[in-house]
Amino acid sequence: MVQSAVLGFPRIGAFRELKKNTEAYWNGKISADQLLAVGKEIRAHNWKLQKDAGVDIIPSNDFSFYDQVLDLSLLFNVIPDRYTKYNLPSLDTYFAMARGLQRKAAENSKAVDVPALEMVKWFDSNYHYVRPTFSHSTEFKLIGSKPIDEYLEAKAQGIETRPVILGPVSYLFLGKPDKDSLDLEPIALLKSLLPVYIQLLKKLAAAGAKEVQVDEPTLVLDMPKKVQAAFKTAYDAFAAEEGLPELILTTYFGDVRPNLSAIKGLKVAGFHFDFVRDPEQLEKVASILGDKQTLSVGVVDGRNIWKNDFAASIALVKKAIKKIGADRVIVATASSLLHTPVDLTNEKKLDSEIKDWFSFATQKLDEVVTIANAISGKDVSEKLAANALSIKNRKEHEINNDAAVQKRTSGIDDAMATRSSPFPKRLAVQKGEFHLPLFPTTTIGSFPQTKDIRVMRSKFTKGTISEEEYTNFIKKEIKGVVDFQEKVGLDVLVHGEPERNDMVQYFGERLKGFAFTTNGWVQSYGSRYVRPPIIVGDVSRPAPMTVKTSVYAQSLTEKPMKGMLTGPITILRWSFPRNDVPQKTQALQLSLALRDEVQDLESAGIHVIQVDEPALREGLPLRAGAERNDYLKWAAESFRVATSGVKDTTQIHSHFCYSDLDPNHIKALDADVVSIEFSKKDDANYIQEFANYPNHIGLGLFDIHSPRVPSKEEFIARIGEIMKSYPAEKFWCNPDCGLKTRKWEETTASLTNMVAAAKYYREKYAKKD
Ligand code: MET
Ligand SMILES: [Zn+2]
Repeated sequence: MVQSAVLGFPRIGAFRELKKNTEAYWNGKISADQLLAVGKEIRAHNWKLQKDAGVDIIPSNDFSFYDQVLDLSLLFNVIPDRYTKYNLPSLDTYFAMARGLQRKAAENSKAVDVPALEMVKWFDSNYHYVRPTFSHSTEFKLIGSKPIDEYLEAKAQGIETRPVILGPVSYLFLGKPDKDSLDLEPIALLKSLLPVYIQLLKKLAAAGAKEVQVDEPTLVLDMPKKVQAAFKTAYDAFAAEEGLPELILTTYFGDVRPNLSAIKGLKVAGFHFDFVRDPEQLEKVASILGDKQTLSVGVVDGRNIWKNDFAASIALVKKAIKKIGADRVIVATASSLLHTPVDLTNEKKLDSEIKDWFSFATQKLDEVVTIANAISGKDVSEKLAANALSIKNRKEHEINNDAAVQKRTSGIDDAMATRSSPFPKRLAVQKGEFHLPLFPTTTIGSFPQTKDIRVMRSKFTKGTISEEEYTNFIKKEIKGVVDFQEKVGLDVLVHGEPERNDMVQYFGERLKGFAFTTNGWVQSYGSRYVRPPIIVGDVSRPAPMTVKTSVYAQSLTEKPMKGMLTGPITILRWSFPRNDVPQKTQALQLSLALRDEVQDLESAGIHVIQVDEPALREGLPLRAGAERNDYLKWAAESFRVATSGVKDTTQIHSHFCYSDLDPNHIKALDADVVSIEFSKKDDANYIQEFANYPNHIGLGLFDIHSPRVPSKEEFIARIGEIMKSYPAEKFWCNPDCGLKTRKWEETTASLTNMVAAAKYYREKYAKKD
């Protein structure tokens, strides 16, 4: 019998139970015990679901209250002193590291004021992990028991599980040195970290775990030699110990071939590879297996929602069997299912024809089991036939075959992707157009999405208020935001995006070629979940999407109003893309739709237009080389197709956040002004790289993921720090990103302080002239 395995299951609950309760805990509405109980319920539910589906190998320790990498930092005592010094309960230290904590002194507690650790993209996904942050004083110690507790918890429920932990090399390589230890290379800490892993693995074995899934996803990245060599050091050390569980070295999200020498010969029980992302690697990776090592064949996509093509998957698994024999092959999900929505059966509104093309995490359980059963010779013919029919219906559907869109896309040329004048000339005319002061201040677009806004939106969606009532409400919100910005003294205003549930969904809903779920949530970070639209066919824009709103907002102020759009790459990346045409084609179709929107905005009098591309960086293929260069080319081309149809006087902005951005990657976009997340960057060299960027930049001055409010002095100090290597004439002042997740109180205070700091420098530099 070929076994089926799942690498991880979404932990947010079928109806976002985790979010609701975590936030209730943060707001003091439920106790820590109540929150812990919710976690327990979700885990129990997920395990049972997998058991009932017939999955043979079920994961544990894939649950997390915020992030699995942060869990490990807490487990291993990788907690910078700035968090421990308050002696908070461990759950609160955990959340303080995740999102910062600012609390006034109370009767029996001291004031707390500490920013969050850095949060970065998990590989090329839209999930974010909290970056392990090491210093010379880091002392690895096993100070918790989460993986063991959760293993035992499942066992008590009668379910044997395979615990999942992030492996030592990936854990270190994904981390960074803390501010006070910049000379530290995390990988150099391997020797002192290994004993703690060993201790943990022994405890898992003692609890009864026979096998542990050790994730080493960095194997799909380019790694320095030292890091490659670390695999042998680490896994030899494990192999030398008695009494450890068997280890399945697990990789996902790409091609492992360039790093095969790093894992060849390691004495682990088996390997897992992602063959959805790269089926080509099968031949080569199978060849490194020792006689007894198992091969876990990842064929069910953990990153997308398309129904598995059983015929293709079965063929692939059979190929693996041909190489190494059926007894050593396991059929698995390609990666954790964390990145897919929980359950398709909760979708009541999807068109049934299209719904039949999808499969969410719960359905994927059945897919893994069915493929394993088919391989084992069980009769699953009905399921196979139904699957083949769905695949065929999708291919032939008209939504995938829009001739007009396809023709326009293939007609894109260089002229469409180039602005009429180069930046210096545009800059000169834009100066005359906008008369902005030095250190112009702006925000990234969204303002607090208050409860009021959410309530009204949901009433409107449910039909309990009329369109007119809703529109009036949105107008009132916009007016509030505009008045607020005037009062605070910002220079380039925004309308605040109250009408947008989400920056991608909003556009998807107005474009042809998209489908939406009502409950298809996926964790982005912590308690923030997104509900990605699904690109189901060729994309086009039936009508203007934002023009009315921006024109209304502009009518309320003399200051420039920024039109606000989401860029082609971000719409593509934050949707579930099609898997039947290249991503480039999908991006170009989107760019044409946006190009029409940009031009309509310009004609309607909106002369500053921001096209957000926060996902540009995450779309970057994980390894250097041809694929990456090609991506950078078509990504930049899509942005320029969207934004190059305007006059020189129109100022094009773009915005990037979430990831370490290479300034070279954004040059080719040729935006007039870019704003980027920067508040947690300390590296002077990195700032220098941006100083060399030719166009104008706003380096984000405060962290919008945290409720913490920097003082005017802190802003002044921060700007001063950046100014050491950054020219005043290019300097824009703005937050890291939109303010939608912040409260008004925090927003008011932060922006007031930021504007005061900008004015301080404005005066200082004006005097110099
Ligand atoms: C994740 S980038 C967000 C940009 C968007 N304009 C906002 O302000 O929310
Ligand atoms: Zn952003």
